[in-house]
Amino acid sequence: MTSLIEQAKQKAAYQAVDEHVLPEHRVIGVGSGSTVVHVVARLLQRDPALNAKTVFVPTSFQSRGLLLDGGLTVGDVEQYSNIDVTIDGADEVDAQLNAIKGGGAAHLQEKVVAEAAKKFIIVADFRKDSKVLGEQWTKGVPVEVVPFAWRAVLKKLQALGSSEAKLRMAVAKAGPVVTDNGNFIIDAPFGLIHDPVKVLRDVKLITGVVEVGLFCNMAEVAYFGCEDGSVTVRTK
Ligand SMILES: O=C[C@H](O)[C@H](O)[C@H](O)COP(=O)(O)O
Repeated sequence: MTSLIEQAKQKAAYQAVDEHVLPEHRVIGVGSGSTVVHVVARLLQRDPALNAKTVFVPTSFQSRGLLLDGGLTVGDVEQYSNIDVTIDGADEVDAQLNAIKGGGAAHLQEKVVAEAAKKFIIVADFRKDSKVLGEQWTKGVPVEVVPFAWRAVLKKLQALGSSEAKLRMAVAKAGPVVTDNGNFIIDAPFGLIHDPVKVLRDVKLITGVVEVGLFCNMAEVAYFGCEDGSVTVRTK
């Protein structure tokens, strides 16, 4: 099963890179997570002379490491605010290409790098493909919060209807997950999210919230690797 999923991730990632990273592109945004590992692998298969002329903008400690390990040149959005294309994974994608992101707590930097790009492309395996957000990804919408405000934000999220919202705890560390930006994450389930823009607005208006893992009306295309080895391409 694992290899089927890895194969699906790889197929989606390779096709997205092949179709959207063009020789004339000079600045490429690179998302985070396990599917993006395959994006970087494909980038490294390009002509080294092309990669040498290109700057790659990572979205986390993890993706920065992937790029540096591959010998690629990294930059940040402060230096490169016009990105040709950003390719990233997702935790779930709906029929309109709205996405839940932040399963790896990287959604703040991911959203900034996605918004700085002319094109934002999602790569995922078949498990992420939904009609409505909340169908497959039931852990909740990741919400990055400033640490001192977490209890206050949690109460507000509960008042908004996310009664199961909870602070994300670390696995190999006592206490909460601390993001690359020094913040905490609250995972806030909202059931089936038929109106993700409303949830995004409502949650983002809570003081203490830094960013919400709902990416609405951002992606141009999503590539889903399927169980049968094919790739489904969904455009807006
Ligand atoms: O914070 C993490 C990111 O939003 C990832 O892109 C997302 O969690 C998908 O990761 P994966 O490709 O490992 O499923």
